[in-house]
Amino acid sequence: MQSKTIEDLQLENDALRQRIKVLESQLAESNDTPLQDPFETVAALTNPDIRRFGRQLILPRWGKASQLKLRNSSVLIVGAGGLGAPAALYLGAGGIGRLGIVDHDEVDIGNLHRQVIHTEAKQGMPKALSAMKAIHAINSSCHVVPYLFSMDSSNAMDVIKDYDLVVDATDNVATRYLLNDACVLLGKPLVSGSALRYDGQLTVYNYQQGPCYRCLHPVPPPPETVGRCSDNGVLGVVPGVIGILQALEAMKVISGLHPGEPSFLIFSALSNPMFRTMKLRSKKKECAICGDNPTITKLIDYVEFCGAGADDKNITQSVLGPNERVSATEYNHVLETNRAHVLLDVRPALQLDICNLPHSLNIPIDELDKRIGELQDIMKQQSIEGKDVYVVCRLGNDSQLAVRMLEKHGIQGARDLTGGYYQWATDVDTSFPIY
Ligand SMILES: Nc1ncnc2c1ncn2[C@@H]1O[C@H](COP(=O)(O)OP(=O)(O)OP(=O)(O)O)[C@@H](O)[C@H]1O
Ligand SMILES: [Zn+2]
Repeated sequence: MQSKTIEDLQLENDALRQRIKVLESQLAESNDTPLQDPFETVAALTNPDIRRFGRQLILPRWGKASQLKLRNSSVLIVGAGGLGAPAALYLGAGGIGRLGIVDHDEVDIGNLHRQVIHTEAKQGMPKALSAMKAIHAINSSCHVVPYLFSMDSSNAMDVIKDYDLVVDATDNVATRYLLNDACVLLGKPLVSGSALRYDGQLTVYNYQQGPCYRCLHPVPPPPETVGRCSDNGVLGVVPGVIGILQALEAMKVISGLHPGEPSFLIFSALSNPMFRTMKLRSKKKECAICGDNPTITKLIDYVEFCGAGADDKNITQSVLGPNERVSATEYNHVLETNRAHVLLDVRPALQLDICNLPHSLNIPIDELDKRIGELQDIMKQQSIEGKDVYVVCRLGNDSQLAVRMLEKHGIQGARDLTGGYYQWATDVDTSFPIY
């Protein structure tokens, strides 16, 4: 990793100060400030508590004792997105005394189909603050602590040490290992969830003699094999289901109702049955962090370990050099001058329904090797050379890989549209949909 210069740090520092000012004014405007620490535990429920949680109090095996345990406990939710939104709502509504919410991101319209804790009016607001306001609207006595930064090796131990349990509601492998290791080192149970497309998973790690995440996954998967919601899509209800189950598992662990047997739950919305559970073995003796002779005794650099960072947005690959790429405006000039060319759209066919340029040829990148003949035929029929082939996708990542694939098939000189249709919609045709 390249180290930062003093000037870089100064600039970062100025930007952070600026940002803090904006956030402080948002908070002041919102008239809804976090309750100040320290968070006080209580010896008994109040009458308003008894009124509010009456339906839980009369539950066999729950009663006043479990509710009081919730009231005196603290849970840290990392990520206020698709999983964290429902988890935070139910944990806040259900009576957890102190709820920490960590998220560096801000609310975007594309979050709202699944991140139900946020609203249209909260666009642009830090998610942790928006979540705090939503929880306070349901339960004003919940002690919410928003953390408006990304959790990493420099801050994880310090934040997590003050909580009884951690809910991993993030979307990336680096944070998964980070939270796992911090929870093992601090002896905290970790309720971990994930959701992608129509499927989700749920496990409680590091609880009683159960395994940790590293016991099951000693090495991270290659970054290019990790699916992201922003690339693969996710049906909004799916993280909703898993996030609510994360809240449930957290409440069971805190109240002492969790059976403790380690298990792995798989949810597949399109299968029958939709839920399957597999038993897990106890922790592994040879695990690098929770085993008998741990080799990891403090947090490491998880971005380096996983080959990818916590921010899964705007991942822009630089596979091609500047001469192998054209801007959206340059491509528009090709259209305006009527130059004979092929525009190869390498997105999955389904996405053509959302938007497309009608003159484009669609061959999804996964099929490009076996369908290359279709492109070659058109080039031959219309006497088009490699340098007049332009490749486009949604954001300009796959299109670069596709240019390299074309070279392997002897089509030299093709170029991709930098920033894909996103840039096209921003720079050339603002009526073109962005998704
Ligand atoms: N290390 C981290 N620290 C704090 N928050 C994190 C960290 N890693 C991920 N998150 C947050 O976890 C949330 C995960 O939410 P979700 O999976 O629904 O995706 P998203 O990032 O909001 O949206 P999209 O994937 O569509 O861009 C995000 O709000 C993200 O900012
Ligand atoms: Zn382990």
